[in-house]
Order: sequence, then C-alpha cells, then structure tokens
Amino acid sequence: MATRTRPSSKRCAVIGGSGFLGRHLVERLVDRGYTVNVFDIRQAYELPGVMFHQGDLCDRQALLLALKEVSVVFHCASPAPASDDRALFQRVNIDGTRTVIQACHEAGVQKLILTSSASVVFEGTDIKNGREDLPYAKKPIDYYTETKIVQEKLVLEACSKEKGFLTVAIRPHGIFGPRDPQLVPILVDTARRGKMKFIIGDGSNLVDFTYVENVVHGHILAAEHLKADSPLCGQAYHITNDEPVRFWDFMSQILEGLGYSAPRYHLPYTLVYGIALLLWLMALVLRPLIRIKPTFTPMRVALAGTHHYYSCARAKKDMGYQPLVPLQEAIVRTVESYPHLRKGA
Ligand SMILES: NC(=O)C1=CN([C@@H]2O[C@H](COP(=O)(O)OP(=O)(O)OC[C@H]3O[C@@H](n4cnc5c(N)ncnc54)[C@H](OP(=O)(O)O)[C@@H]3O)[C@@H](O)[C@H]2O)C=CC1
Ligand SMILES: CC(C)CCC[C@@H](C)[C@H]1CC[C@H]2C3=C(CC[C@]12C)[C@@]1(C)CCC(=O)C[C@@H]1CC3
Repeated sequence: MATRTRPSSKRCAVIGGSGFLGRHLVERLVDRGYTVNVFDIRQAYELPGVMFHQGDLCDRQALLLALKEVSVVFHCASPAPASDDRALFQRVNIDGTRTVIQACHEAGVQKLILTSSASVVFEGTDIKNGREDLPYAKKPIDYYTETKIVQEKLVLEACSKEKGFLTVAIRPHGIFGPRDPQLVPILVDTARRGKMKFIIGDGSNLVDFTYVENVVHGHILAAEHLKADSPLCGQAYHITNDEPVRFWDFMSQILEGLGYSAPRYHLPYTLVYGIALLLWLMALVLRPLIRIKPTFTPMRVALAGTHHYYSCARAKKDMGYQPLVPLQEAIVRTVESYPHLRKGA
C-alpha cells in the first residue's frame, strides 16, 4: 500500500499524456497552474513543470509511483483504434482500466476523468443529435468500440461518494487538430495513393468533428465541476464542436487546404461497405500467412457514409461547456499545422 499524504487539488496525472489528446491536455493543465505527472508507455517530449513516468498502465506498481499525492487522474491512453489486435485492446482498455481504478484507490486519488468515445453507442447506422441516454452498441463495430464500452462502464460504476472517489466519462467524437496522428495523416496517405476519388453514399451525411482544444476544455471543466454534490458523478458527457458538418465537405476542405483534389465521384454505400467487410474477412482468414491492412475498413466506411452527430446539451447544462474554437477556425489551424503533408512537400 502506498504511503498517503493529502493530495493537492492542483496535482494531477495524465495517463496517455504523450499521445495526441494527452499532450494537448497536459499543456493546458500546465497553463492553468496544475502540477502534472504524465504516465505513458513512451516519453514523447519534455515540458517544464511536468514529470514523466514511463510504463505500461497494466503495471500497478509503476502506476502507483505516478499517482503519488495526485488528486485528479485523467485516463486518455488507448491502443490506436485502427489496430486489429483484440488481445491488446482487452489487455489495455479493460484489464488496464481495472488496474488504473485499483491504483487510484490505493493512492487516494479523488477524481478519475476517463476519455471515452461517442462511438460507444455507434453500430454503423445513423445517429442524429444522439444524447447520452442512447444504449451502448449491442453489436460494436470493432474491437476498439467493444472494449471502450466495457472501459466506460467500469469507470462509471466505480464512482462512489461514500469512498470519496468520483468518476466521469468524456465522450468526444472525431478529434482533430495539430499533431493528430490519425485523421489528417491517414487522409493524406489515402489521397497520395490515389484512393480519395470517391464519395461513399450521396455525401449528405452529417458528422461531428471536434477540435482538440475543445475536447481538452471539456476534460478540464469536468474535472473542476466533479464534486460529491454535482450531477457529473458517474455520468458520461458528449463533447463535440456542436457544429455537425457534412463528412465529405470536411474531408474535402482538409484535402484542398493541403493542395489535394477533393473526391468527386459517388459510390453506393452498401456496395463499399460490402467490399470492406469482405476485405476485412479475407485479412482475418489470411492473417496466419500474410498481414493485410485494408484502408477502407467496415468501421471507416460506416463512419464515412452515415450520420453520426451528438448533442452536448448535457455538458452545457451541467458544466457550462461551450466549444472555444469554432469549426472553420479549427480547420484553418489544423491545415496550417501540417506543412510537411502538403502536396509536393
Ligand atoms: N482520436 C479520436 O478521434 C478519438 C479518441 N478518443 C479517445 O481519446 C483517447 C486519446 O486518443 P488519442 O490521443 O487520439 O490517441 P493516441 O494514440 O495519440 O494517445 C494514446 C497514448 O496512450 C499510450 N498508450 C497506449 N497503450 C498504453 C499502455 N498500455 N500504457 C501506457 N500508455 C499507453 C499511447 O502510446 P503509443 O502511441 O506508443 O501506443 C499514446 O501515447 C483514447 O482513449 C481514445 O480512445 C475518443 C474519441 C475520438
Ligand atoms: C479513408 C477515408 C474514408 C477516411 C479517412 C479519415 C479517417 C481516418 C477518419 C474519419 C473519421 C475518423 C474517426 C476516428 C478515426 C479516424 C477517422 C476514421 C475514430 C474511430 C477515432 C476513435 C474514436 O473513438 C471515434 C472516431 C470516429 C471518427
């Protein structure tokens, strides 16, 4: 059992603090006067006022060192959603989250803020202005979603006013912004390979894309509003830009901003989804012999061809959330942050 001294409410830990969201969160927390411990499997940078602890979150002893005298823990570590390694998702998102909760108890942590995902309710069919009371996906579309559901339940069920351990889950959707390793890089790579010529479906589907600074703002508001008498205890909150946009308009703006052509030709959604499913099954069957990583996975096709946008009315009401950076400004900032991905660079 770790020795306990009274934790300062301005001392926090960010698990996954070397990652895209985690690092933006750490930077803002430092700006707001927090002392931050980062716990991550890798150390990606150095920052004054930030103490790095390198380790695997499944290792309770390693975690305990990072949680010493900490009162607030942000848990935003996860394997990359594009991975097809089911065992890894199970180990990190489920077993690892149990370990995080246990370590929080042992270290006397008072608040745990989980980065969940709005996709815990997404089954590949339209969601329009979805609220937090939608049921969890019964048939999660991939291992990432399947394990994010269990992870969120574990964290919310651990909330206990009696034990003085409060939890909340933030569900962002489609995070983008400077240093994002997924959305823009995958999009550009697909365009460079000549595969971004087609719009899946009629192109009218509305989607939430959320600027990383807004997601960070939602996390910090949640931490600061989470109290024993607040409605946040044990609840999930959608955090979006609150400006649903046509999926293909958003992609086209990023592509054109970086000098690539926008997709123009339409393909029927069911055809592309069927092909993606077939390729996914082939990749699964051939896995012992050869490793194939299709660009158009069933999850990506579903995300690209359906409506999925969420209401953040609950976050507005309970924690005064309003996005800080509007969508157009966010797109401009993002495009400018990727000079190395411009066409011809
Ligand atoms: N990006 C998005 O659009 C969305 C993301 N989310 C959630 O937000 C969170 C942050 O995502 P994002 O910043 O994009 O992801 P990143 O991959 O950029 O960051 C995750 C960080 O966690 C680290 N990590 C992974 N496994 C472990 C482990 N076992 N122990 C310690 N550290 C580990 C990663 O290291 P390494 O890189 O070496 O694996 C990485 O540094 C995740 O929980 C994700 O599910 C939710 C909705 C949308
Ligand atoms: C190849 C093209 C059809 C699509 C290229 C862009 C995609 C890589 C991204 C578009 C929507 C994104 C998204 C996520 C990852 C990147 C995209 C698929 C998440 C799955 C990341 C993790 C989550 O929790 C949900 C996100 C939804 C949107």
